[in-house]
Amino acid sequence: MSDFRQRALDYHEKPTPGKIRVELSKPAEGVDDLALAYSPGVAEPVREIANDPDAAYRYTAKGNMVAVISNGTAILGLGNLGPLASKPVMEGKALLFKRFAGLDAIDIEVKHRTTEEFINTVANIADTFGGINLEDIKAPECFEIEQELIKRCRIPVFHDDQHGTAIVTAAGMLNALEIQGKTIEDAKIVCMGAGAAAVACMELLIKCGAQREKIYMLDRKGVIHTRRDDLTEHKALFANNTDKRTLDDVMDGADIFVGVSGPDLLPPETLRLMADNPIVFACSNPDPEIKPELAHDVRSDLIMATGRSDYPNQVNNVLCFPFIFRGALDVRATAINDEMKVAAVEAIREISKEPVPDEVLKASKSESLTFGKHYIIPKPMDPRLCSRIAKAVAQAALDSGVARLDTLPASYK
Ligand SMILES: NC(=O)C1=CN([C@@H]2O[C@H](COP(=O)(O)OP(=O)(O)OC[C@H]3O[C@@H](n4cnc5c(N)ncnc54)[C@H](OP(=O)(O)O)[C@@H]3O)[C@@H](O)[C@H]2O)C=CC1
Ligand SMILES: CC(=O)C(=O)O
Ligand SMILES: [Mg+2]
Repeated sequence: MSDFRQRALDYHEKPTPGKIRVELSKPAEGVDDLALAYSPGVAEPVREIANDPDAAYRYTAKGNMVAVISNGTAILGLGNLGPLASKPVMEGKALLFKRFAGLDAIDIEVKHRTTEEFINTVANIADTFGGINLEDIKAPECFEIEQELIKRCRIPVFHDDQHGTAIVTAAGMLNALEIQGKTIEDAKIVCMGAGAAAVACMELLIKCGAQREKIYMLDRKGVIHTRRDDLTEHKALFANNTDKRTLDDVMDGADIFVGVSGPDLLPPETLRLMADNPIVFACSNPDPEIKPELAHDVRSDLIMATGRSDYPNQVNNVLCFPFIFRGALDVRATAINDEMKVAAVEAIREISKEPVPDEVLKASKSESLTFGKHYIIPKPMDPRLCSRIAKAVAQAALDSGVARLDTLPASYK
């Protein structure tokens, strides 16, 4: 067994199995404490909440708690391995919520027969939480699941693989284009993958100025084009009126490659076909569409990003989901809308261009990080992410009318 594999297994197993646990936030030592915490004292907040459901934010942990919910149908790039196998990833997301944004998160893995059954299960438990982060649910079911839950729940429901990924991709991409001296409007874009992350990333890039007809999306059958008769509703939105059929066909002269598909799907020789100063986001986890060392070997003019922590330019939704939920929950937003997503994109972009604090350099084992080809996007351990993204998102929620509080919390001012 490789040393890294063993270390990863040991990390998850020892000294106690798993990555999260529940801790008490109130004293529970003697009889007086127990009388308040449980019977009879607990009856008082019960009565308050029965009279006014919003009192749950005052008397329970709801307002600081997110459910990370999956069915394990698209676990990272590992595929449909079922709900239980997704648990380490969901515990991992909970760890990140707590570590980076102070949010308590609990993982829930749902076994279900039909999409409707999954939706009903989540809708029926939603009131327990301040927000719901859907994770690693494959396309096309993920689209219906998210839309239906948004309709049925009064709390933010956010499919991280769609929108968290799209927000971070857009922020990194706009920065990378700036560095390469290109514009989003003129860019020829190849997107490998046509699932949850791909569709959301391309839709957000279009909102940022990309031209739909300059996007070439591929699934397992090759280029998605108008003469295909096997396209789902969401793939059809990207059907290109082209006679190009293969990855090589569309990579010829491309400015941007976004990979949200699977490991090692971009051959180094195909990279040679791209335009000068290309941008390659090989975001599949854990193994990217192309390894950075291979990519750099064939192109010295590229900007390269992956979804991983152990290479420069980590384009990963961890830069978004803890903070967008922090901002949304802090103003009790009923939803996470486009205005809040755009505010997150802008906040991430801005931070990338500012001097990096010493503590971030130390945590990322870097001597220096300056906006440029090898630093297009902040590091996840940058403490500015939480304060800046959450504030921008909370303000956007207030401005766009989805916040249930009237003002930013005092701690934001
Ligand atoms: N860095 C980050 O922050 C994130 C990275 N990702 C990564 O993106 C990938 C996809 O995730 P997600 O969108 O949630 O999953 P989905 O299951 O929704 O989509 C997967 C897509 O990849 C396509 N695909 C798989 N294998 C190939 C192949 N050999 N050639 C072409 N296309 C292929 C599938 O094609 P078809 O439709 O034909 O089945 C499908 O369209 C994963 O690797 C995941 O780790 C996802 C979210 C965040
Ligand atoms: C990062 C992530 O959410 C994924 O790869 O699925
Ligand atoms: Mg995911």
